[in-house]
Amino acid sequence: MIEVQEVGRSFTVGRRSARRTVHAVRDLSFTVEAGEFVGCLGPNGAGKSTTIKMLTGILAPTTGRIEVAGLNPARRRTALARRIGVVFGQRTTLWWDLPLRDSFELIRHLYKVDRFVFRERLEELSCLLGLEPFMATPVRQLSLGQRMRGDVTAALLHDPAVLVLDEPTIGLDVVSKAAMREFLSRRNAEHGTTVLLTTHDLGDIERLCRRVMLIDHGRLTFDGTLDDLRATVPEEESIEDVVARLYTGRTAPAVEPSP
Ligand SMILES: Nc1ncnc2c1ncn2[C@@H]1O[C@H](COP(=O)(O)OP(=O)(O)OP(=O)(O)O)[C@@H](O)[C@H]1O
Repeated sequence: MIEVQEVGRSFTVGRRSARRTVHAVRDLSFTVEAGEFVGCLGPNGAGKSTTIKMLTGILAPTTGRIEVAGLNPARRRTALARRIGVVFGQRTTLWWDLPLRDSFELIRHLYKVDRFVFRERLEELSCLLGLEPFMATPVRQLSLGQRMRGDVTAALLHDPAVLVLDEPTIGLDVVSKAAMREFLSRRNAEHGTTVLLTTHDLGDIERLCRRVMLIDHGRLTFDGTLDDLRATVPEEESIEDVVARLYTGRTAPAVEPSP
């Protein structure tokens, strides 16, 4: 469902003599099969969001090849939008001044979802995510947790085969976090939706993902099951220690002067 082959993405930053190249993602390769639930963990600046942006066609890779749901994301972004749903936890895709219901109605038009099918889907999603009391509320008046549930609903209204989530539990309280995890887990199990998420929360990985990818300095440093990861840990250490080391043993991102 997702194929990433030797992908790199760099950015040129700074002016003139101070110009340099930031290698946000380097030589990244992985495959995600249909129906998998994969979590991607890594410290700030590791390259997770850049990867998500390439998977969704927002950014084109500098090197390598990406295919998502059979399409090259950067070249077929519009076609891909029909097959994937995307949530950026830190930024809403909803219309700030519109009531939730109107935002969803606009999405129905954008994706040309049949009116009857749309009504059924929205009813199911809003019930599962507890959105009914907020349907008439403008997005700007929603709490973070309510807004996040709205964003997840918006990403699923066209019933995509793949769901890509960049930090979907960021800032949520324990109850909202648990509800979001329960929802995503059921979505994956009952609809077979392929899910790839990024997170800083090991709890997301433990409760949701059969497979975890660790990213650091733009490279994949581990790809396997949580049990595989545990097996790499010395007995006296916990998996939290390993992740903490990944997060604390950081140096600056890979940077080199531009030619
Ligand atoms: N548009 C850009 N221009 C220049 N540098 C960028 C750009 N986008 C990302 N970077 C750099 O690429 C590196 C990876 O950033 P990215 O946002 O992918 O990390 P991340 O793992 O998502 O981090 P976080 O957990 O903080 O969201 C960082 O060093 C960042 O500064």
